[in-house]
Amino acid sequence: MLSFCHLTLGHGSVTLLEDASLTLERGEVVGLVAPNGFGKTTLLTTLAGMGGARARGKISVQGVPAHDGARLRATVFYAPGDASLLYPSCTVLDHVRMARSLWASPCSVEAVARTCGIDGFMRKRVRTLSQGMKQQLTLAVAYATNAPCLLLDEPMNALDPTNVQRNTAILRALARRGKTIVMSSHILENVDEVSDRIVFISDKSLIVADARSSGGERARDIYRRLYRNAS
Ligand SMILES: Nc1ncnc2c1ncn2[C@@H]1O[C@H](COP(=O)(O)OP(=O)(O)OP(=O)(O)O)[C@@H](O)[C@H]1O
Repeated sequence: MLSFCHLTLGHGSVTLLEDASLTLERGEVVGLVAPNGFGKTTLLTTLAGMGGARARGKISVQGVPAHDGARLRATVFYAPGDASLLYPSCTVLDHVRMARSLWASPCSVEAVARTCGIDGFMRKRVRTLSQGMKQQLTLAVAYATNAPCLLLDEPMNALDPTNVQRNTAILRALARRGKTIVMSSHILENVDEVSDRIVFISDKSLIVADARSSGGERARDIYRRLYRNAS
């Protein structure tokens, strides 16, 4: 479980989120949606205890408070959407092995590789991969950690439709196994498909929608309503 209470967040004099509270349950996938620059990455990195932003409020992941850096880092894994996690001169195999060993994870390298569809290029170095292949590898690293809570920043970016479907199925399967997952995205149809709830950042507040209620509003409709006047 991940929760934050009375969280105010920003950079310098710019406030992105004001007095926001939310609890995410085990086994839940939450989509995080907002226009560019509204603070999705800032929120995810703050929840991962990575610092860099001005933050006030109480955050805890699986009962571990955010100020307990070492224990928090053993609980939550943040995967950026820009391949910045990866080492250009290391191979795909190196990365999956490293994730397993640093996190003392029981996941097998072969199973992660097969499930993520990266088994065909395990010996390639990151600098020789396409953008989509790097994104697949970033997600494979996240899954290989077996962290209870995954914070995924635009995970479906650069993936082809087959890999979007593959990772949609993986995220749902991980949720069934009790993981808590937050995924920011601009691909609203996929957000509807993956998420149990969708959290929108609007006017420095969080608006929460139930993505599973039949007849409920779709992400695209809510997006149009909330951000009609956003520049
Ligand atoms: N290190 C930083 N120092 C100062 N301002 C920052 C820093 N990082 C981000 N910002 C600013 O904070 C705001 C929110 O940025 P953030 O990356 O969290 O948005 P986002 O919703 O993830 O955007 P996108 O959809 O484009 O990825 C932006 O105005 C950005 O310029």
